[in-house]
Amino acid sequence: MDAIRTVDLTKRYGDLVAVDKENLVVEEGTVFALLGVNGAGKTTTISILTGLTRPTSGDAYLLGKSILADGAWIRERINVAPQQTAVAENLTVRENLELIAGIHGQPRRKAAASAERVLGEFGLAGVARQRAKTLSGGMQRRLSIAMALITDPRILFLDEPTVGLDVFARRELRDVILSLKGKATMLLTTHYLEEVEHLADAVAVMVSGNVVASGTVADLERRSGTDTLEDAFVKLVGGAR
Ligand SMILES: Nc1ncnc2c1ncn2[C@@H]1O[C@H](COP(=O)(O)OP(=O)(O)OP(=O)(O)O)[C@@H](O)[C@H]1O
Repeated sequence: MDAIRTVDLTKRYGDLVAVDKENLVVEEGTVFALLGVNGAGKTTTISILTGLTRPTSGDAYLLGKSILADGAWIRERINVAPQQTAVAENLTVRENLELIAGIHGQPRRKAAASAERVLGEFGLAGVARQRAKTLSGGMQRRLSIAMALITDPRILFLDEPTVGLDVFARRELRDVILSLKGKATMLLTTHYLEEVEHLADAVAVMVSGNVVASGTVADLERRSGTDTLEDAFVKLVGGAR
């Protein structure tokens, strides 16, 4: 089954078309990267798919259900790690995890057990009692993703997960994402193309709200007659702007 399918998905803000008749297919269990220069429509796409923004027209199907008709069903099965880390700075790592599990309706004991599991899975056990504000940027981002995964979502949206991180923290996070491959479907946005080459099973390139190309990295390179994703990206985006 497709994890995500958008059908002529469109979002207008007045005269501006932020997302223009978008048709994407993301297969279940894969990592899909949405690429494009600033303002291309990536965040708007995520915010429609996660139910924060209503499309102007078109529809999208997550796990086979329509975002227009079955929003509540979908929201129970997805989660998002936003561009800005969403941690509560004065709470400890463990408290942040328990808080989010509680917000998602888990009773106290279940929330504690979920927090324990995620602490282990994400290598956060050693800092469980530390306040979030004392963590490095990379560890805070990792906590933010752990919080998004505490409900075992079937689809996880990651909006620029590695922005602002140093090369070591980026690598660490890349490994976290790779370790989740197969367990959850992940749709991520990023401007780091070498990351995409490492992580993504498939990509789509957006220009001014339009998907100008999609497929595997190798497909895009072949189609644009280039050897690297960066050259393919420049050619695809440059030609369409
Ligand atoms: N609430 C809004 N009201 C008006 N215009 C908006 C709104 N949200 C987004 N836009 C516009 O829609 C377009 C797409 O924005 P979006 O944030 O989706 O791009 P993006 O590809 O995520 O960019 P970035 O890489 O900078 O995050 C931009 O021109 C943006 O200014």
